[in-house]
Amino acid sequence: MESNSTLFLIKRFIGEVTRQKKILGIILLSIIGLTLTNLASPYILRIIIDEYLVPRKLEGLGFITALYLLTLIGQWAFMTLQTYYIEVFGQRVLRELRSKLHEKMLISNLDFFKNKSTGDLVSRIINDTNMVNDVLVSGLLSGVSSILSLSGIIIAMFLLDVRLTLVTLTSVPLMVAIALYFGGKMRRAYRETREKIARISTIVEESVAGIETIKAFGKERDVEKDFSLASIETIKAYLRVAVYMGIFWPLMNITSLLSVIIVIAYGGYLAYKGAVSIGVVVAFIQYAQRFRGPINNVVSMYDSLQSALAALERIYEILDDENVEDYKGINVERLTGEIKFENVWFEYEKGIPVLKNINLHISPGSKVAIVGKTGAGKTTMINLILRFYDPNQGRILYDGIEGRKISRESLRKRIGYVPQETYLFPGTIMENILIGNPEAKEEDVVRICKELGIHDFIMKLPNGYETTAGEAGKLLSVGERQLISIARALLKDPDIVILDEALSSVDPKTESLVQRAMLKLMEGRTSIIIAHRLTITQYADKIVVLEDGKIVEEGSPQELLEKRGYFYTLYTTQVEEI
Ligand SMILES: Nc1ncnc2c1ncn2[C@@H]1O[C@H](COP(=O)(O)OP(=O)(O)OP(=O)(O)O)[C@@H](O)[C@H]1O
Repeated sequence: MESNSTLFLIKRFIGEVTRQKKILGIILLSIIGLTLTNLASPYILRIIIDEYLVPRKLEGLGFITALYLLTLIGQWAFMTLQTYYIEVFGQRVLRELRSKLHEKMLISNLDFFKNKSTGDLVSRIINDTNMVNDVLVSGLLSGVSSILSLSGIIIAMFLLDVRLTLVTLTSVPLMVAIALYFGGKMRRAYRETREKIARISTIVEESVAGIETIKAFGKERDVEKDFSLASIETIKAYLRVAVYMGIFWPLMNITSLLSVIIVIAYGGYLAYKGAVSIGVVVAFIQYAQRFRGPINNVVSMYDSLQSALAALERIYEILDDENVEDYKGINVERLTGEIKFENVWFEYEKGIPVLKNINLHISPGSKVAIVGKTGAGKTTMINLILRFYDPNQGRILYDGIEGRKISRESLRKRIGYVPQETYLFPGTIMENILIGNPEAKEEDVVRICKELGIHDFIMKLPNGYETTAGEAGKLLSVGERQLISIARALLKDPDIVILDEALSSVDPKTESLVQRAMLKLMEGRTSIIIAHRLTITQYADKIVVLEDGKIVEEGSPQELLEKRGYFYTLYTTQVEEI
């Protein structure tokens, strides 16, 4: 990362998080309080020794001891306050970042998802935000506290005795070196354990998701081998952490004691010569022991800074992504369902048109079947009608209004979409159907399922409508899932219906159920069906044959069959295949 962009990144981040002024104020106060009380207690101890204990003076000893106790209580109180409020602050930043990322993901268009894997997005929302919180919020604030403490200790020491300070400070470079070298190794080993654990969970996830393929290809042993390899590597990573921890902390303690020994030796000599008092030596012993924590804090923050900034950069990359859907536009309440494609061209990748000059009129309430070979552009037409994408050239009109001018949200509210693969959200079948219209009641769902002729099928599930989708997911075939999707769409009472018929083989009984439900859903509504099985086309008012992104034939089923063109060929080959 260039230093310029790093600076910009940090500036932007600080600008965003410092809006929570109240909590930051409390943190700042507790940091100052902690530093002062931390510095004061050795200082008071010196006074107690030099002015009360050594001269054997009793008067006022109670007061000064109480003062000493007060600084200790102060340290404890400010420490608690600081830890708690840094956590509060960090969690708020974390929550804000995560919600922003999640929201951004939801308002992004499909191009946004094109080059991003689920794992990558999850990792940015969960891990990268965590890293930013650990290092750039908690780390940075503790770092500030540590730097303040260190500076305070050094100043206090200089005020007490310059020579002794210089000698005591000789152990600091050693401490920094140890924190940098062994501390660095420890942190890297720690990072590795997290990576290994992530690898293990990926293997488990993949084994569950791909269980059929694993079994069908006899890959159980290979997956098992991968898993045990990852487990062994995890153990090794944890052992490395244990080794470095075992080396690091004792070494830091010893170095810290080394400075105490230096203080005792040199301070003892100075005291013997009468150059310093006993109290000063004791205060120095205490100060010398207070280096360790802050030095380690600062070094570890510095150490993790680069990876935290990289995480922050990944977060901003998502937040700044410009592939966003805008929801502005006219609100349509009801549509008659007339759709018109006018000279529509569309390409996903520059220079590769997928739809080429499509002109199509779908009259209100009519049923249109789109047929064509795989890759012909059927799904793309649907993607355009739903405004997942807008045409590169030409336009689509809904009731005579140009699609680009209609708010996506209100348009989609008027469309009932039954995709090829039904996604069941966690929850019950009832909840999954209610997604179609959250204001509907459970009775409505039952009524609609009865209308669609799928009530009996749902009642046969282990817990009827209350069967959980997870359970049902394993029980249901693609066709049966599509039945749920049809109920979901009907509950919405849409003006336009889009059906992407399930491609995979559906048993004849389910097929007739699906077909009946589809026809019920289409009744009185403008309907567009992507027909993979051509039997449904007999119910269409119009068939559109797509080939290589162009409409090559259009007409009623009768007309097209009589014409003996593309549709006739498609139809007869499919019937022959069956
Ligand atoms: N997101 C995308 N990015 C780039 N190219 C795409 C994308 N989606 C589809 N395509 C390409 O666009 C063309 C048309 O695809 P589309 O999915 O519309 O075909 P289809 O007729 O629905 O096919 P199928 O019957 O297999 O579903 C194909 O060549 C496909 O590879």
